[in-house]
Amino acid sequence: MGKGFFNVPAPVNEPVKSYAPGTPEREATLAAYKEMFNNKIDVPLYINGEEIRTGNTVTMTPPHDHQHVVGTYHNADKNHIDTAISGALEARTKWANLPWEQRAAIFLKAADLIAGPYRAKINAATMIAQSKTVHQAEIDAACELIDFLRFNVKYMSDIYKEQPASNPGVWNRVEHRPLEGFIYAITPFNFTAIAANLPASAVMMGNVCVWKPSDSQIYSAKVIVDIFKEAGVPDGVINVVYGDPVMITDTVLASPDFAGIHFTGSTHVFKDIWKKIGNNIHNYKTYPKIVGETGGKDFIIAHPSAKPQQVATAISRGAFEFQGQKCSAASRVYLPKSTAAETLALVKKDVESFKMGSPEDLSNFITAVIHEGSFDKLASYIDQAKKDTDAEIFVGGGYDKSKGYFIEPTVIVTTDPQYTTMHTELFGPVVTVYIYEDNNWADTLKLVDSTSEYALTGAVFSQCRYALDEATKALENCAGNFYINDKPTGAVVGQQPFGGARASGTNDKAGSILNLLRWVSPRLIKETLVSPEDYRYPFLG
Ligand SMILES: NC(=O)c1ccc[n+]([C@@H]2O[C@H](COP(=O)([O-])OP(=O)(O)OC[C@H]3O[C@@H](n4cnc5c(N)ncnc54)[C@H](O)[C@@H]3O)[C@@H](O)[C@H]2O)c1
Ligand SMILES: N[C@@H](CCC=O)C(=O)O
Repeated sequence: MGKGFFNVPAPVNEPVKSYAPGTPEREATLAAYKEMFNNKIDVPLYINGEEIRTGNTVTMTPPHDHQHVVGTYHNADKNHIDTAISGALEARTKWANLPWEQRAAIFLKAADLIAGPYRAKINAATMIAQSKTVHQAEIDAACELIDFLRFNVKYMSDIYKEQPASNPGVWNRVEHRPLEGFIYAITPFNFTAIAANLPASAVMMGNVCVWKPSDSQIYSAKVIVDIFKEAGVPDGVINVVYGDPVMITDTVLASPDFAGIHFTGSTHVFKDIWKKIGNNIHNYKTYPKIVGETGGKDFIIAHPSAKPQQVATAISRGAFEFQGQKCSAASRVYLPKSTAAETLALVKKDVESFKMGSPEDLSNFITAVIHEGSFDKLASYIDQAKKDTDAEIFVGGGYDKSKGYFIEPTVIVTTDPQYTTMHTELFGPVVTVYIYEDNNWADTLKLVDSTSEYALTGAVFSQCRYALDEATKALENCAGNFYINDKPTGAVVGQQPFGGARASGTNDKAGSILNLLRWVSPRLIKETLVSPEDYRYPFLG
């Protein structure tokens, strides 16, 4: 602590820029896109402030143009991971002892760098690496990331301010120490903001970190590294490694100083990691904190009173923005028989109006899915639906990977509420609809609750308040983020803290005080001002 109790700037959500024709942000981002797309970069490991080039390189290609190389990155071997761990531990003493307001200033500066000089670059990198449209890049790589950083600084100061009461003669105080050891951050491909936030939130609280980004996001992760460096994150505080995820994870989890994991990705990977941590539990100096946000099978259920146009818009945006590659994306829908035909016709009209192609053409609403593995998986589910008698492709169903990994937005209608795509996370632009009898509303709510192992997001549409109340109660445990008359995507930091339970994660709500509390270990200090000198109670005298 410096010589004062400091108030941090009150955070306000970063306004989303329009990118309309003629706006400076449109020109800047397109210029950055062109420049970056046509010049290759070479991304090293960042260990203890050093750039390490192992020579074991992998090429990076945009999903929408997979033969076009935009750069290479260097894979680590086990020795690099050991060095990253020791680098983090060496950096820990100074970083953990830096006054919190100095750490806050670094991340506030990072937010301002993204809002200003790096905005076009981080958005363009996200368009290239993850094939996001400019709007999807803006709400993620610029706005959500800026919000994570600014709001987390506020939550950090709220945590430090929270202090216990003290009786006369005593002064109780709490220190929120960083964890003893280092944090391991493993991040997914789909949000540049999540990739930055998982290491940053732990580090902001005084921890040091080994960060392993997704192979498919390294290109935009490089911009995050540049921003953190320019903002003043010291050497060794965040060490960035890529390579075989199993080797990296096994090496990290074998360290006695492993103190916590901040994971976002698929459910099966997180469960495996949890098991490995359990198997190693006798080796650790402290019980590791395990924080993981994982998969979803997010629903929309419409009551017979819902307005078809509103439900259709929620499906079109909630299922297909960013090709359905949001953990929150609507992927199973329950429509009442009385309005299903009207709703589906409106969705079809929307889908048929979507333009698909490169994100560089800003009129495209749909771009490519992340990689060939995802493309092939999605194509196989679509092909199976074409064969199955209890499913029908209502719209879409085409795919083409000749230039990029393009999957047409696809709506499957099934007569079986347990059909495979009603409960399996596909993570792509495929949504499955089940039509229920209007008088089966209560049973359909039970179906929504019991069909999937996940509990991430969900939405109910109704104009009837009793139905909304019934759904809110019946679906209490099947979504960590529950939306009424809105699509189930698009959570905003500070407004809709995000996370789910059941197989969707530990629900530690990214971008909230609850998440930051996982990265500290409180120490209570009781100081007695004048110590007693007689063991007897007053009434024993
Ligand atoms: N709940 C949320 O907040 C949230 C947010 C974003 C994404 N997600 C989920 O993430 C998934 C999509 O992201 P993805 O495709 O990058 O996920 P993924 O599980 O394939 O990869 C996530 C990270 O884990 C690493 N990894 C993969 N296999 C590993 C292993 N065996 N051991 C250790 N690490 C391993 C990857 O390299 C990557 O860094 C979806 O399931 C989605 O629902 C959840
Ligand atoms: N925060 C995002 C989801 C993040 C996961 O992919 C949303 O609410 O749509």
